[in-house]
Amino acid sequence: MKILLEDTIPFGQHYLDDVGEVRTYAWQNITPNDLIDIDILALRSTTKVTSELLTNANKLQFVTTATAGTNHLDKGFLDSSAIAHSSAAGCNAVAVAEYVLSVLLHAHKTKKLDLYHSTVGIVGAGNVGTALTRLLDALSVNYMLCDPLKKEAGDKRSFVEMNDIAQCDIITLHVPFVSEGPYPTENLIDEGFLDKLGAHQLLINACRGEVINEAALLARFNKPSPPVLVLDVFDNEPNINTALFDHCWFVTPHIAGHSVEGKVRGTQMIYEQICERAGLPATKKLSDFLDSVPPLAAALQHPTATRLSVEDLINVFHRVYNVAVDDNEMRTAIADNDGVHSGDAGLNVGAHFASLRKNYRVKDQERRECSAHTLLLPANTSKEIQKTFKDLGFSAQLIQAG
Ligand SMILES: NC(=O)C1=CN([C@@H]2O[C@H](COP(=O)(O)OP(=O)(O)OC[C@H]3O[C@@H](n4cnc5c(N)ncnc54)[C@H](O)[C@@H]3O)[C@@H](O)[C@H]2O)C=CC1
Ligand SMILES: O=C(O)C(=O)[C@H](O)COP(=O)(O)O
Repeated sequence: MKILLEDTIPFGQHYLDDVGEVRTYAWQNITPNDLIDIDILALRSTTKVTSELLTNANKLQFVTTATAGTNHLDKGFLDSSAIAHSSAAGCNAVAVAEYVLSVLLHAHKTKKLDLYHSTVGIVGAGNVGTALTRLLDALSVNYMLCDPLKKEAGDKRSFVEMNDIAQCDIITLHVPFVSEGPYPTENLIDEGFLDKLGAHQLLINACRGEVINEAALLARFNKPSPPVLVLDVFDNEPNINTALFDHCWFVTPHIAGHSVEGKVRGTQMIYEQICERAGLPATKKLSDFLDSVPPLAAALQHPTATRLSVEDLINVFHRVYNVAVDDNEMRTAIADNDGVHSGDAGLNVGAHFASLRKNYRVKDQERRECSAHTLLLPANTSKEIQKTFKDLGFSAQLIQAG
């Protein structure tokens, strides 16, 4: 069995080397001839699986993406060519939820909002939206969900309309990019929606750039009181419009889901799918590839309180994941390399954007999810605070002072 594997899939070769004959490729260089005699194509969202790419795919039987999003696969063409396809649904949901929580904690710290008196409007109540509700539930933060498909499918949670979402203090988007059907998400956030928002509101997009109409978004910043904006995703990646940078409070290179766990879970999922197709047992486990991390000492200021203070939470959580680090990296890398900020000199923006993503935290500051960390808490930490940390995903251990 011949497997063609995108080189951005972490541990892909280690997972698959005894499953088939593996060849890797870089998404920038793949051509239709690379697909000749290939049985399985395994990729991430950077490879666009179009009918053109598959012109010479004479043996291809299965295409799988180690990502949650699937809009880079031409599913109509794959179906009509009887090529099976799959994805790694939910692999990075927790990572994206932690990204959003980091933004919310910054918003609280800088007094843009009071987290405990705010409502988060979550658009899309799938894996990411639901992972985010778990974090918000842990902190008793209010939220509303908008997901007409889940509502129609009989999901018992309570759902609101987009008009209600437009009233929320924080609006965060977690839908797939879909251009057709009863509930398209392309340009879901359009001029009309943007005009309803004001400067007291925070708009976060960590799903797909096409969900916000970028022209309308840029135009919104020429009108009074635009919302505070956080963007992880863009139209036309990697050749993004850097004119957006100046309007973003935080801007990151499509890495919301790029925790170590989020990416390796994706590899584990496609490995299991490929083994199944090959009729082989999947013997490798996620834990074979994830190192343990040293415990994290958490010196709380208010350990005996019945509610975790936002200050104590920020001090702990931002040592685990801090979006400001990624924002700084992106602005520095792209501005240093291209002198951009105005969008006028973005000659190599695409290459730099791609490189930031490929090299994301490979050297230092590996990004692990809360679940990888054991917190060392003061011995007098209240049961309520211990529970909050546990609900956020941490393990906790009490230690005696001194
Ligand atoms: N920035 C990043 O690194 C990442 C981005 N993503 C993006 O986020 C999207 C969501 O991820 P998951 O939650 O894992 O996917 P999911 O498929 O589990 O959930 C998506 C939800 O959106 C809902 N939905 C679809 N159309 C809608 C509409 N018009 N209005 C409201 N809700 C609608 C669906 O019913 C579903 O419940 C992915 O499709 C992907 O494009 C996902 C992971 C990482
Ligand atoms: O899972 C998704 O959907 C995502 O957006 C991924 O985080 C994208 O990661 P890459 O495949 O582009 O590395």
